[in-house]
Amino acid sequence: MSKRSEQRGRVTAALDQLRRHLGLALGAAASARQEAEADLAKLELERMIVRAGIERAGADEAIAERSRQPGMTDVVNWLHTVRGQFYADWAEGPNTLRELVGRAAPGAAGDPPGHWLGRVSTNPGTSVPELWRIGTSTVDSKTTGVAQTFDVAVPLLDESHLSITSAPKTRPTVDALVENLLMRVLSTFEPGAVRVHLWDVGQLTAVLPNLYPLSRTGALNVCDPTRLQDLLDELAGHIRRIHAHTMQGGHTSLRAMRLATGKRLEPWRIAVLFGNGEELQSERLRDLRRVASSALSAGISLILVDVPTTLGGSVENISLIDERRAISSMTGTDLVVSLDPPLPSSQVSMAATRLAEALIQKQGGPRSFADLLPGEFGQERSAHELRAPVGFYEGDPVEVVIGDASPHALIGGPSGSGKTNFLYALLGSLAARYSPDELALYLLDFKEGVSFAGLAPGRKDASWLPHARLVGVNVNTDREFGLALLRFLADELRRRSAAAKDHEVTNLADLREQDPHGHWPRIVAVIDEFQYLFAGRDTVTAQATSLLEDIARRGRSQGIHLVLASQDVAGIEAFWGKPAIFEQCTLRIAMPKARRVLSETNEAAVSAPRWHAVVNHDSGVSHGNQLAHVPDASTKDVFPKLQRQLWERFASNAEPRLFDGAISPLLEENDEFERLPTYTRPRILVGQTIGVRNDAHVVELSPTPGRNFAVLGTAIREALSIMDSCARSLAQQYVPGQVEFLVCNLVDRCQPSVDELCKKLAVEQHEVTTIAGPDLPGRLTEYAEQLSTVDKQRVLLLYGAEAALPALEAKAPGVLKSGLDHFRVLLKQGPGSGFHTIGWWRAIARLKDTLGFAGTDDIGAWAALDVQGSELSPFCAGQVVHWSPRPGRALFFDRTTHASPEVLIPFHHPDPEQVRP
Ligand SMILES: Nc1ncnc2c1ncn2[C@@H]1O[C@H](COP(=O)(O)OP(=O)(O)OP(=O)(O)O)[C@@H](O)[C@H]1O
Repeated sequence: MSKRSEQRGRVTAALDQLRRHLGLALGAAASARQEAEADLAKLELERMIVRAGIERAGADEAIAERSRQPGMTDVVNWLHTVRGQFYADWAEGPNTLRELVGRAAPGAAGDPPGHWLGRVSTNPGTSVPELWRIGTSTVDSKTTGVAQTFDVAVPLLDESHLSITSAPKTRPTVDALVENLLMRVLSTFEPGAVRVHLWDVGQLTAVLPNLYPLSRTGALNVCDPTRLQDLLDELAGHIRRIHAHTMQGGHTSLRAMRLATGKRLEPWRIAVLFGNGEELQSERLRDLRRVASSALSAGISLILVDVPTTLGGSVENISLIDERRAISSMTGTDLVVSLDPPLPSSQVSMAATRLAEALIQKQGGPRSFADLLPGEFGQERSAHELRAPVGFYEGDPVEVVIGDASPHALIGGPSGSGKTNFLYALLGSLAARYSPDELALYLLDFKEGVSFAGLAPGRKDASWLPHARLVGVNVNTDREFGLALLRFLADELRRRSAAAKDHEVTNLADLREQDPHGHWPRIVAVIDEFQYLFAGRDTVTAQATSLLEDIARRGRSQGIHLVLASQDVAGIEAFWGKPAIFEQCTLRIAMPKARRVLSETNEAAVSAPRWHAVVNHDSGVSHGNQLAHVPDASTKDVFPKLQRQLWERFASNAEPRLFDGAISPLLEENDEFERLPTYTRPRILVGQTIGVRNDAHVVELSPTPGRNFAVLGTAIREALSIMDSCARSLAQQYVPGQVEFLVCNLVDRCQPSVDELCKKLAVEQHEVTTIAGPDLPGRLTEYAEQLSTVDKQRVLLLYGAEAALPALEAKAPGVLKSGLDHFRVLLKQGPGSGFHTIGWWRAIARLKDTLGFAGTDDIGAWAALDVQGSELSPFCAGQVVHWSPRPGRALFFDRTTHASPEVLIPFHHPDPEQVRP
């Protein structure tokens, strides 16, 4: 029992102890809680007082009630102490702010309007205020006893967007605020340095009317209320272009570029959007946000009025309280900003007029071709790109950039819209900036006419454009010449790729860096009316397409650029089925009324005024549009003057090759003709190649069976020309006595020409034996029989061979072989023994008769004139021959060197009727 009671006593004591402890703990918790509640009450009171403002707190019943509770006087006292301390420090605050705004908003950015309104600044934009004044703010004066007013200013250009929210009936105040800001900005810089775009969802005509005098110039653009998208597209276009430019220069923003170069390259742009408090359409909103997020680094700021949205990039806010007051994110919600009073409207409008006049005067009206040219020629480097102004918009140059992002150009416009003029403006502007070591031009015009001819030396003007390596004119029927140019470019592409590979680089800029002594200019190939290349379902079209695709795709990295010009629709239709080329032409230039050059929905060319062009580096999408007035580059002596200056400056550059499809070339001027004496094996020149070089088509008269040459067709002049150049080129390679020319002419009309040739050969002291028609069978028999004992080269020049056929076929009684049989022997075996025939057959059937069954191999090479392609296939290893005869051209085929025939141009030959013995 006692044990039990002892146990109970111990338990009770323990429980008492526990209770005591618990009691203590609970007591402590209660007092802690009381303390916490008191603190909370103090903090709540503090918050109420702060919210209401310390002065106004006394008047607030709820605050007064709380303040009277025990311990709460501390709060009020403490707040008064803090405030006192703050104001002791802050006493200097307004002064500091005033100084700061004074420094950050100098001149028109912060001074009273009387100091600047109506004056035209000369600041080119190299020093830029950071802040722009909008009003003042006043700190309560009760505490300090002094009126504590300071200036309030907001950041804008390069720094921040601005979002303004109106209150009921404050639209005039908002207008005044915006007008004030814009006038400060416009008056800070030289005219033209700032462009303002105004858009108001509700109205077209009455947006900031005082600024309207500026709308005569590019400084102010008022946008149609329904066309916000156009404005956003335009801004997006500027942003892309400016970013591309600044990044290329290694700068992160236009501002950074300006600081680095000390030059302002672009105007600032401010777009003011007046909304109505309602959300924009989601698409617009998305575009607006996109623009806002990258605009500042392109020098573009937005001022949004009642456009509810959150913008990317830095944004300051101003919210109006009433007609004079606002709060702003610059000053915080506690300080009220007294907005500056509106500028007197008559003074604003006068100032705007003055700025507009100064701008117009500065722009000097329409610019001329000379304004496209730099002060000093040839100073730019083309390692990364080619960049040159081609025109002006509102006095500012509009540039064309040919480089990585826009490697090839497509130019379109109806006839007479100024395409050719544009090309001249472009060529002049480029040639004046880049030396011939930096830029090489290949110019081809398929139009009839001579539009590029002046760039090569001519009769009237001996100068040439030193950058031009090739000028092709009147090539409308010689599509093969276009093909030759493309082949040349493709070869050059391969050469450059190989060099790049050797130097382990992938583009021109790096190649030039690795190979500083190499000659790697950027190549620009201009093809006017390029659609001719694709005219016809033939091999020329097929080859041109695949070559163009290759050049268009790979030319970008190797510095080979195409500029394709055409009348719009024809040119674009030429691209049907060839999207690869079209898509690579990211630079589009649309002359007024051009169709389909820009993207489907882009109407800019429709409304472009005369002598303007829409320059678009974004494949024709609207946001890439840049309208430019193109100066007159076609008036007499405008371009030639520049050409002469450049020619004098870079005179050492070789003259370009001129290919003029309307002129017959001269044998004596052919480069191959000059090289002839250096060859050991005899070769005949049959005509000029349609190629990039001034070369000739050549047939080597090797000592193998069948190495003879036939001219086919009835075109006398061309036939005589080919016979002539064959004979004269051979004569050039032999010393007198080495060769005997056997001349037999069976065409009466040709006699004077043949005599003339014989005279020329004789003058060169070559042995010339003329054979009269009736003697031919006999003489051929003699030569055939003497073949094994031949002591010198013999060349038979046979004119009108078909006429000899009856006589050759005739057999003398008792004789086994006819003259024809001997002739066939000569054709087959003669070449092996130094006897070659160069014959002209006017009828192809007669040639077949001459050769007999299976004898076509004995004509090793031929040139066909007015003969249809279908007749030629037996002489062309049976392949289908496409040839529509055309004057002044022949189709040429050499079995030993050709896979398929090629077109040749017979050298100049006088009209046989004009040749007098
Ligand atoms: N910017 C310009 N300023 C003044 N005159 C111009 C301008 N552009 C072109 N011209 C004139 O307009 C005429 C036609 O221009 P151009 O030859 O360049 O047009 P085009 O589009 O090439 O026409 P086409 O395809 O028929 O040759 C020329 O006489 C030229 O002098």
